[in-house]
Amino acid sequence: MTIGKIIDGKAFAAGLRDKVALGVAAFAASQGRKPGLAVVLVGEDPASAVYVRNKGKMTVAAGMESFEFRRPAHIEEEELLDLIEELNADDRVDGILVQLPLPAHINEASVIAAIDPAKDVDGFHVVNAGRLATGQDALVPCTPLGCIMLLKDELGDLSGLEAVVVGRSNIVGKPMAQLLLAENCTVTIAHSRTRDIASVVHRADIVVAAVGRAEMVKGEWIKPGATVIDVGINRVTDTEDGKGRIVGDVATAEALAHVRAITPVPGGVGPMTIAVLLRNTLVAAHARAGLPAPEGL
Ligand SMILES: Nc1nc(=O)c2c([nH]1)NC[C@@H]1CN(c3ccc(C(=O)N[C@@H](CCC(=O)O)C(=O)O)cc3)C=[N+]21
Repeated sequence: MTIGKIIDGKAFAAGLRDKVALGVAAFAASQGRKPGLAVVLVGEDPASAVYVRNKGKMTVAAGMESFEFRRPAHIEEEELLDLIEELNADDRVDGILVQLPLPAHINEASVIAAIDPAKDVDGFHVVNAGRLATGQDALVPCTPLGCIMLLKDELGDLSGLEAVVVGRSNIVGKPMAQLLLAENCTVTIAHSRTRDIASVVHRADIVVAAVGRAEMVKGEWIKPGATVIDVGINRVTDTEDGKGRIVGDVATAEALAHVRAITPVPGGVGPMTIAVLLRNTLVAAHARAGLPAPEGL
């Protein structure tokens, strides 16, 4: 039995961050200021705090300005909207990321709607979602764009390929489907109500799993030679030391015997998400400065 390739997302992301850093240096030289990314974290979720710290470190490592805002979980929506207004008006800030999920008493859609679409480096604003869906220039959600980069690196032209996205979230599934469509794939979105999901997935040359359920996609679901992108990050607590481990949405060990290539978890899509966030911040900085889009990113 042959074994598929494990796609090194961590290495690809490091290469992308290096390219972004070159673009950042050129931007700073011509504009007399660094691109700036503001990250807003509401509440004390330890996992979220770790992500935010990593983002801050990598932002600075790429030569950009990092602004971090921590607010207590009980903050009122009004106050959060005021902060976003300030960041919209701040010329040092090219990108605004409000870490999700937000506490239940805050309306996420209202918060996202308050972000200037030109600074919406998550690509979550309806203006950017609509631009993506209609084939116009948009800020594109980081995780799906990172997945497309890995797929094109592995497969080259994606035209005509059968792609199945498992999961229909606004932040991954839907924009992923739009990006695959823009690459001329035949796209299916499968989800919790899909009948006979195994056979739907079995049609796919490209499988993108983004459901948030540990190892839900089984090895036998995968068509021989398919390429699998695993977006899931699920903490499971089945280890003896009680520390737990992180697994994806795909049963990777099983799938390896079927795939052409697959992304691991960790070390696959996760690092790409942060690298694309930096890329999007540089893209937003260029657009806001009236410069053409940075090349080769
Ligand atoms: N507005 C918003 N935008 C986001 O992009 C966003 C968010 N909210 N909320 C939380 C999720 C989560 N997220 C991750 C980013 C990188 C890794 C990552 O780099 N993971 C590594 C390490 C995993 C580990 O060991 O913890 C890996 O997969 O190899 C994971 C998760 C971005 N998110």
